[in-house]
Amino acid sequence: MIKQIPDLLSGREVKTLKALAAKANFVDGRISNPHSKVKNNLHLHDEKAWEKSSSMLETALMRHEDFRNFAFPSGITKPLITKYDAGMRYGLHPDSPMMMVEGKAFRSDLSCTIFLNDPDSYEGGALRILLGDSQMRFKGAAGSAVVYPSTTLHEVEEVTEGERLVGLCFIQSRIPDTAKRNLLYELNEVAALEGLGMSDENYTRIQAVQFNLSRMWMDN
Ligand SMILES: O=C(O)CCC(=O)C(=O)O
Ligand SMILES: [Fe+2]
Repeated sequence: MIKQIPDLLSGREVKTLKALAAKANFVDGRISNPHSKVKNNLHLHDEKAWEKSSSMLETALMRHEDFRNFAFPSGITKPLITKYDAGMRYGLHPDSPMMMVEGKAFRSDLSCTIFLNDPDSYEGGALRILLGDSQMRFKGAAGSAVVYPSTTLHEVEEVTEGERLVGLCFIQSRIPDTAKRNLLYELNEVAALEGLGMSDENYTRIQAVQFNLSRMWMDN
């Protein structure tokens, strides 16, 4: 399951993040993945701008109820502003399963792209996610995000004009298994939507199922 969050950032936050990026230094994105044959983008490389932008992006994700309900996050990598100029792309790849975050191993269960510039301001640059032999393509409005399983094969199509600016991060979920995570998300959503209309007895029984599946499936 893939989750789109249309209203992750306010217009003001988008403006601040774009202004930070406009003044900051960027380097070849292969810095974090030197052996990649398909990666061709630019990573923000500016300590101060990274501190400020990552904290804004992480705060925006963690305050958003849809994100928390969908991802069951136990941790997020420090979001990184990434830029694709004309001619750049990130060819088809799976995301690395393990990352080091502050000296600790971190498992990537979900990946997240936060769109920072207006989709009409650049040509190409859609995020394409393969689902078996079909696909989904995303080129979201500024301030929106898409969260998808890190297990998928995905790519960023070539930007042919303009600049694609995004925030990227990976999420470790308390429910590593995608199928279980999606089932509990669905159950919790339906219980939240329909619970008020249920008899007290049935609501209590549904709650027991929600809580006990959480106990069974969640890591700390
Ligand atoms: O730029 C994006 O939307 C996705 C980048 C990506 O797939 C990655 O950093 O692993
Ligand atoms: Fe990726």
